Amino acid sequence: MSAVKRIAVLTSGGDSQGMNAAVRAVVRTAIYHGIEVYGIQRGYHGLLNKDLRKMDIRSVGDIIQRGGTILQSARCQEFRTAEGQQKGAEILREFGIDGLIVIGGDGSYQGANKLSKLGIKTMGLPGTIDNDISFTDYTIGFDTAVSIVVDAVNKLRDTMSSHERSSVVEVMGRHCGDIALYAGVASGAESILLPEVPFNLDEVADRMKQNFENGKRHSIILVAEGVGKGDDIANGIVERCPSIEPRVTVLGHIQRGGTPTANDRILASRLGDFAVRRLMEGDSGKGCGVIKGECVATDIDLVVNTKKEFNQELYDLSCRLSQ
Ligand SMILES: Nc1ncnc2c1ncn2[C@@H]1O[C@H](COP(=O)(O)OP(=O)(O)OP(=O)(O)O)[C@@H](O)[C@H]1O
Ligand SMILES: O=P(O)(O)OC[C@H]1O[C@](O)(CO)[C@@H](O)[C@@H]1O
Ligand SMILES: [Mg+2]
Repeated sequence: MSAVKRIAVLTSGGDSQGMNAAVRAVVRTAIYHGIEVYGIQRGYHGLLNKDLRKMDIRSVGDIIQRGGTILQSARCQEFRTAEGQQKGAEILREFGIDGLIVIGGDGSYQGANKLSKLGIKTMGLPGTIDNDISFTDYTIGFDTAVSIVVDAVNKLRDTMSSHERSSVVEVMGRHCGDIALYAGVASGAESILLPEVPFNLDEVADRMKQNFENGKRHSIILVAEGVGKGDDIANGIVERCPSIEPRVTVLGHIQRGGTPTANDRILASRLGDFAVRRLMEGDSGKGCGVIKGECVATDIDLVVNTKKEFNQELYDLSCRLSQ
């Protein structure tokens, strides 16, 4: 006997590759167990505008391989207010929805936590390229975003080597440098600049100069947007070492598009299914994640109030290998 009979799912905040696979898993697991499921368009904005529709097995066909989100996404100011959250909870009750699954980043989790405190049975799924949610090893979309950056750096390396140039690559991540860190290790970047680690531009410029003197034919600096603009970093390097002429590439929203990797699809499928089964068992107010291969559900209040642990081991490794 399921604790929920009619649930809803929404995607919120910046979209991420694999959100569709998560929506598919939620819808299909719910229907498999005889639970009605509604899709809410445009995140909390759609909720406040009662923009929801019943989903069926076919409405999530042919989407597992697609980037973006068929439910669309939004950033919604009104939902940040207590009145907006109250209205959202009332609308869910009006439609007889007894469980909500929110797929989004840290901000979306804050919203889910508020709804949970208003008595709505809510589960969060970590859908963001930023990998900035705690109590999960990875977020849905992160693996794809990192692969996109690595692919771009591979291409930049070719042309930088031909011309013996250096490249400054700005990647996403306002408060979390994981995209830069993981892509930096995977692409063999010479320097990785992150919001979590203070850096000294004199040392960065010196290292680049030294690298060229030691016979390197290129140099890659990955900059997380949270530490500043790629252009400013490049200008700072030229001021310190005019012989270096870095070229700047801002990858921007390219990082949020395209087909999700197999890892992201599997993560999304496992977590979508897990969240529905937890709701059925009577659980709620949780953020779902995968830790060391296992699906886990953690009190969402704890999730939103715990900063994601920085991977110091990976950062130290990048310093040892980037000589
Ligand atoms: N403190 C909060 N209380 C209630 N709702 C919130 C809060 N913070 C964010 N939200 C809601 O969640 C939406 C998405 O949040 P945000 O813009 O931070 O993106 P996100 O979910 O962190 O995704 P990403 O960082 O990957 O783009 C906001 O537009 C807002 O509607
Ligand atoms: O252009 P938007 O949608 O405001 O989003 C940009 C931000 O969203 C994120 O991509 C996460 O989705 C951040 O890394 C980035 O700073
Ligand atoms: Mg966020």
